[in-house]
Amino acid sequence: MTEENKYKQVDEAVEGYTQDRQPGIEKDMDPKPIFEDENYKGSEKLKDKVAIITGGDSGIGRAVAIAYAKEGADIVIGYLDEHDDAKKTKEIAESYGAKCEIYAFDVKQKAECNKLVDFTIENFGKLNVLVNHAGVQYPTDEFLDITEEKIRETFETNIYGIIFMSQAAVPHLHKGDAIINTTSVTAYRGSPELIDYSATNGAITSFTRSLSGNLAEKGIRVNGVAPGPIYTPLIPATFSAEKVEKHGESTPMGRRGQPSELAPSYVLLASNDSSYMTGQVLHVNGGDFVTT
Ligand SMILES: NC(=O)C1=CN([C@@H]2O[C@H](COP(=O)(O)OP(=O)(O)OC[C@H]3O[C@@H](n4cnc5c(N)ncnc54)[C@H](O)[C@@H]3O)[C@@H](O)[C@H]2O)C=CC1
Ligand SMILES: CC(=O)C(C)=O
Repeated sequence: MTEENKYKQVDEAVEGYTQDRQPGIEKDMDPKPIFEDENYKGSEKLKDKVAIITGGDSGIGRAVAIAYAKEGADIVIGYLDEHDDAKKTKEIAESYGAKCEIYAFDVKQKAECNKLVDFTIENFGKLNVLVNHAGVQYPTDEFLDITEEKIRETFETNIYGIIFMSQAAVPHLHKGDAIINTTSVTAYRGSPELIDYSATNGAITSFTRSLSGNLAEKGIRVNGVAPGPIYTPLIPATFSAEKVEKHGESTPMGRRGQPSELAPSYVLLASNDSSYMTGQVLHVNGGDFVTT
């Protein structure tokens, strides 16, 4: 079966369902997301590199961890509390010869971000790539119903966390190393029911551009990826059953994306293949044109 047919088949098999906690659990999703393209062969693009991937236990982060393992990187996966998902990702990454450690932490807490980086240095002796991918969203139909608690939680997780992780990582990064931030198509086209969330993604894009300028002289590149609607635990954990079923339908390609379709962009931005790119965002969104 071609990759495109495989993606369509999973897309069509998704019926409306929800999960009752955030972060969602990949193990409980049915059908399962496609987190690996079996035809993707690594070519040592990340050989001898050590990467931290926050939110790397599941969804897009899991697909990135597996692609990095195939490319020769060793990996530390930071995640909140989805231990079974994290163990499974570690197992798959190790099957490709990577060393992989998993680390439960709260990205909202600066001290815990520092400890994750310390843990990485203690176990691997260095850090070359930071993928800031952990995030939450709380869809709310009415603007006035967005609670102060959820606004704080969304900003603290999605943007404070990226700043804390980057501050912890930068002292260990050198010429040729990279930071990659996950933002969202919602940063560019807005989202009426994800107002606070899309604002955090706007902040992530601006942070990416600003930090890239700050670190350019040191040869550390900072780029982003802006996914469109992707089938991950975040979706059934936060959207209604009807939205889960229809997710991605309105994109020009007419379907949701799969995590495996995102991973090559994160490989590109981590590797020397993007040596002349910094401050940029790659748009992997099923064909929506956005103003970059
Ligand atoms: N799935 C989608 O359609 C899209 C997702 N994104 C972005 O992707 C990221 C979410 O990843 P997905 O792969 O979709 O879903 P996911 O549910 O697999 O990942 C969410 C991750 O965030 C981590 N996380 C949440 N709160 C945390 C905390 N306080 N401390 C540490 N880790 C925490 C979870 O452990 C989990 O690994 C977010 O940054 C989101 O903005 C962006 C655009 C579209
Ligand atoms: C969650 C999110 O950012 C989309 C585009 O669905």
